[in-house]
Amino acid sequence: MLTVSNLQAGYGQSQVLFDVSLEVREGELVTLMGRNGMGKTTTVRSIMGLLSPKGGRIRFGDRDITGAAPEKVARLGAGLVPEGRQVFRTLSVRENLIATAANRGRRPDPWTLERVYNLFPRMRERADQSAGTLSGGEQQMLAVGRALMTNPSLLILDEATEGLAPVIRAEIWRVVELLKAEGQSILLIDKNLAVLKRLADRHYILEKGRTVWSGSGADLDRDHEEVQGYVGL
Ligand SMILES: Nc1ncnc2c1ncn2[C@@H]1O[C@H](COP(=O)(O)OP(=O)(O)OP(=O)(O)O)[C@@H](O)[C@H]1O
Repeated sequence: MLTVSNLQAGYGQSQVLFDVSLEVREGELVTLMGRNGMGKTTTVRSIMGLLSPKGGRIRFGDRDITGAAPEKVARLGAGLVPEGRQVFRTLSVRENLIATAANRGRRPDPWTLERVYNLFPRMRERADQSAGTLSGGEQQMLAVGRALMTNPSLLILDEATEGLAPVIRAEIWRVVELLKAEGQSILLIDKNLAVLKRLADRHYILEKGRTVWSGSGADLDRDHEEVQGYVGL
């Protein structure tokens, strides 16, 4: 459903991505790993249309979305949980969830407030509270709920559990696992190799703006030393 081929991108004169290729097939959970600054967020920004690629191709569904506007990419069904959450701090939890629902894609079982509240009961409890007063973990739950409200065919999570307390991390992993079981296609950026190995179908590793490794969980075990070198854990 998503195919990134030989992507090149950067900021002004500075090139960050030189040769990134990856694929997410229908219903798959795929990870993108690599140390800080290797280009993971830049790859996600390019996919979402927030950054215009300098080269390569991005296909989503049956469309070429290389250089497409962010609204178009969202409308076609890509939902992003951005690094740093970026919730609307002065809006309530409910308003945050409703705000993105305007950009809804189509699916047979559309997301509703009720479904999001069932997924994250804490969001129901805090429905009228302004998002800026939520804890970091709660903001991450809200950011996931907000992305789901767009009915994404592909959900992209950038730094899914970065900086969160262990109990909140576990909550996010529980939800990711549940979404995957429901057939949701997911592209996930995170550093928690042990959990990712258990949950994900396939993995990609970026090093200095290039895809340098890809494979399954079993391949991760086989190439343990090489992978450790790339992800630096
Ligand atoms: N807006 C920007 N302007 C200029 N350079 C940028 C900008 N955003 C990121 N970069 C640079 O691009 C490179 C890749 O950053 P990117 O955020 O894609 O990495 P990352 O793999 O997601 O790492 P992290 O986990 O730290 O977010 C870094 O060297 C970074 O300094």
